[in-house]
Amino acid sequence: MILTDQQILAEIERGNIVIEPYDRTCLGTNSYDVHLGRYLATYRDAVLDARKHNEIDVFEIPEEGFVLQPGTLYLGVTEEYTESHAHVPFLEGKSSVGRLGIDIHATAGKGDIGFCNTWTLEISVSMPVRVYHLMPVGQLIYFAVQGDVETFYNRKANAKYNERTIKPVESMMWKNRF
Ligand SMILES: O=c1ccn([C@H]2C[C@H](O)[C@@H](COP(=O)(O)OP(=O)(O)OP(=O)(O)O)O2)c(=O)[nH]1
Repeated sequence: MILTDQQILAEIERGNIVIEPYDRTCLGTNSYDVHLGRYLATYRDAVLDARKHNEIDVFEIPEEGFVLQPGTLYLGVTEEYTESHAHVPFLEGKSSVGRLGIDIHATAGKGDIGFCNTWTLEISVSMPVRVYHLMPVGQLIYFAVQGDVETFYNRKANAKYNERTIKPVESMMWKNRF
């Protein structure tokens, strides 16, 4: 079950959902619109290695925007810091963003119950497109779950993306042993 606008509001009141900054006008019928944060990043090396720590270069989106190019993976970040303590949050693209040829994640944008952070975006584009800090970039939807949670993401010892940040975070796959 996906939470409706009324239910999202009720869960915000209860403290189960946190969205900062929050703007009532960003609440849709059953989603909340999130915005592109100030920073983008690209990987330093042209060839990534899934076993290694691939470093990124982080830069600010200038006032006049920044033109994303096809063939490059950009990491972005949501302006919004979010917490979800009882529902599974999903970060989805927006149709208007998709229609500009912008994908905001390479995988399903599934979050975990207990995830407390900004969201890193895995951005790729079909054609050059100029993007701006604070443009609407995605929407959060919240799923009700069945059953109790044993380990919330923010209490998971080996969770990779718990450290609070306003910048995109590179893949921490290197922490997996394989
Ligand atoms: O597009 C996304 C999708 C998820 N997340 C956040 C929310 C999620 O709770 C967390 C971890 O995601 P996931 O569990 O898919 O990543 P993992 O590689 O399995 O990391 P971990 O081992 O820490 O679970 O990353 C993002 O920032 N961006």
